[in-house]
Amino acid sequence: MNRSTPTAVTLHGVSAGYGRTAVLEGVDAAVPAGRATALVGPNGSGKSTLLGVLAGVHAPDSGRVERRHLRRPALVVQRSAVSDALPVTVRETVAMGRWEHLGPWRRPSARDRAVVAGCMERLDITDLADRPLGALSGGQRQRVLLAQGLAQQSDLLLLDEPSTGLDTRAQGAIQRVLEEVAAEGVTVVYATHDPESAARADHRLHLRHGRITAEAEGRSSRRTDAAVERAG
Ligand SMILES: Nc1ncnc2c1ncn2[C@@H]1O[C@H](COP(=O)(O)OP(=O)(O)OP(=O)(O)O)[C@@H](O)[C@H]1O
Repeated sequence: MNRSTPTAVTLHGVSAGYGRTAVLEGVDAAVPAGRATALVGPNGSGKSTLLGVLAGVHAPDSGRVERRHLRRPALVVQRSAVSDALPVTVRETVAMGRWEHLGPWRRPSARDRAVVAGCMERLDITDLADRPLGALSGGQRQRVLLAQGLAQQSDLLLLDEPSTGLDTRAQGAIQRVLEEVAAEGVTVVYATHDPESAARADHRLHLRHGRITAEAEGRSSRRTDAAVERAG
């Protein structure tokens, strides 16, 4: 990463896993502030685990996480991680993004309602507001989860494979929103298996067997990828 770019999160020798299963091993990485970073790597390489560490929901076993973002991170999980049986509507799901902002009576204010409405509008799901989440298609559900993440109004937005399994149009719509949000100054990090989506990020971190094997800056720059390929 360009040394003059401010970072939102820097990982120093971070190792993390699940009990005795080591996943991330000595990861050094810097996430540029106000940019879109793609996490790429094969299944099981540790992308979701890294997102969990960045989100602060997965404690490292060793190493240090240096944070420069100001608000609690918003983590948008894979839609397969959300049960079909949850008895909630689209509006209620998006409104969960406001929980942290609610006052002592836990009642949404006019502002909370306006943020929820604005996020639904932005993801073009206003007409689905009263539908049960479990009755939506994969693409619709993904837009709801992204709207929930945006409703948190965090300055660090983390997403686990936000467009996997969606058609090209739905993928493009989600990608556009992520790029807009980054252009507004939010630090965006998303795991992806889609080379095109990765190429559109401002910055890419390549993971393999729990280690960063390459780092690239700029949109779609194979040359830069090769230039900074790390040993091992
Ligand atoms: N809750 C868990 N308990 C034990 N092992 C886990 C757990 N979650 C993930 N793992 C293991 O950690 C490793 C990394 O998983 P992770 O989900 O971080 O990879 P990933 O790169 O996001 O994979 P994918 O592309 O398939 O989503 C895998 O070997 C996985 O089996």
